Amino acid sequence: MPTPSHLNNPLYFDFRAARRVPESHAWTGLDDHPVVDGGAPGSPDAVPVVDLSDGDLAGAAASVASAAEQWGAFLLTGHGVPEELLARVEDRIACMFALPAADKMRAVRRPGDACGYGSPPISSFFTKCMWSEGYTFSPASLRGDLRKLWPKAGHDYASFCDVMEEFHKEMRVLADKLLELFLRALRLTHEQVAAVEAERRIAETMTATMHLNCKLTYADKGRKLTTWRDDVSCVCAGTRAVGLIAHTDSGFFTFVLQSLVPGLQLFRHGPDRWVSVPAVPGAFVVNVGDLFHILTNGRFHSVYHRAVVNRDMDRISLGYFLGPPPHAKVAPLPEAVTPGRAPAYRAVTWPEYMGFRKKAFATGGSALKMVAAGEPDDAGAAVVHQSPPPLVVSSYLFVVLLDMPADARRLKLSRPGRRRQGRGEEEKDTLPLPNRASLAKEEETERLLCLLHCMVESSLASNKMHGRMLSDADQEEDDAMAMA
Ligand SMILES: C=C1C[C@]23C[C@@]1(O)CC[C@H]2[C@@]12CCC[C@@](C)(C(=O)O1)[C@H]2[C@@H]3C(=O)O
Ligand SMILES: O=C(O)CCC(=O)C(=O)O
Ligand SMILES: [Fe+2]
Repeated sequence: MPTPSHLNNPLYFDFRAARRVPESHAWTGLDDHPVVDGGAPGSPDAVPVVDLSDGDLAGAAASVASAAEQWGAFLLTGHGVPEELLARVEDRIACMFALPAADKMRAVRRPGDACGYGSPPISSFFTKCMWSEGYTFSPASLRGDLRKLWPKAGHDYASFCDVMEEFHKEMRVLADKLLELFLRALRLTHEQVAAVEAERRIAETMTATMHLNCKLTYADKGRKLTTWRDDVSCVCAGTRAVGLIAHTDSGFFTFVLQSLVPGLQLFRHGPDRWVSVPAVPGAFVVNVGDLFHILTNGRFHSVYHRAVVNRDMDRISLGYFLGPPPHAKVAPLPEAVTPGRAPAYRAVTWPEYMGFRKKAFATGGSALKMVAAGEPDDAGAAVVHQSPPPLVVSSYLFVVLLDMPADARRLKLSRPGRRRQGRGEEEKDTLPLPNRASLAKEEETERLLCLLHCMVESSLASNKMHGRMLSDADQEEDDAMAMA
């Protein structure tokens, strides 16, 4: 009987089966700062609430301004998205994550892809793994993408797609409403808001991406996923596992839907602490992202946040990310720049900003600082070299030498699932590598960068899991095979 391929796949981790947190998932430093309750009304740690139910736009804009300036996040209530729809969304997410591992692995996010199943995209920047599984998709291409999870379509596929489309429709309306509130919160006049929109068409071109998270408890196996309607009291886990490590969202703004199981924590300075966001039924948490920080010239600041694993309850959450289309340059709005002050940031596209963020994760620096006005242009993002430098890229699994003989100069990418197969059955994709002459051409250089990116990502993922799954002998065998 062949071993199911997902069990050998270094990208798959069976959270349900884990009896303890393995070293591969054990982080240090998670308790660097105290965790305080953000749900006690009136306390200075109470997460601000913006309520849209009374239709008072001026009042709501004032609340948005103070929350976005001081916290970079707030709870949004009275937003008009029916609670009954949110309950169905959570129910469908739970159903999706409950699919057999092999089904989820069919939809795995490949290196370089934006969408698919797997650990959170930022995982590739860390040597430790996060205690969560995720699924990213673009609501615009939902039905096609989701056939990877449900190849035979069927009831669960249809209901997932129907519910997510209904949700997306509501969210687009809400996103436009919130964008207008944000612009008003910058204290722009009606005319200025209209001018910003006419000129920059932010609302019209804004794109949405959805990322679903599932963080299973490891203390108590076999529980059903808890939906947010269940009446639960919970304890936030202070463990060595983390659901989503501290980060800022990179886009304009994010709506987070967390179930009745809290876990989202916002970082606050003075004194430094993590504030637990209370789980408020039917509310969204709105996070300001880095590109909005830039757009508003730092007046609204992006919020550093993380999601912890709950010791007692499984937890699902959803992030609805809004940002510019990939080609659009984002720069401080002139209307947001205080007279007499220069714009604090240079213009960047979202993909360019992701390049800076990648470098920031690698160096421990700040991506926002890298795009600060006055920083040298080459401070961060991936640079396409015009003349090729001598290149030796080595990682755990791959070594690429540009000066290898032509016939040997092919990169072998192993496919998941090969380890238990006979040698003769190994599945390998072979990609020709550029040579020094072809590197002179710009598109070849770009192709190489893309390849390197793929290699580094897949080798990072493998390395992390290999630490847990493979013996040294296995590792040596792997190395030998990768080099062969
Ligand atoms: C639109 C996006 C924002 C996101 C990267 C992505 O392309 C899709 C997933 C998003 C997410 C969700 C979990 C946290 C996060 C940092 C990550 O790793 O993937 C965010 C990304 C982001 O805000 O940059
Ligand atoms: O799980 C959560 O509550 C947080 C999710 C989050 O930060 C994200 O998806 O970017
Ligand atoms: Fe986030």
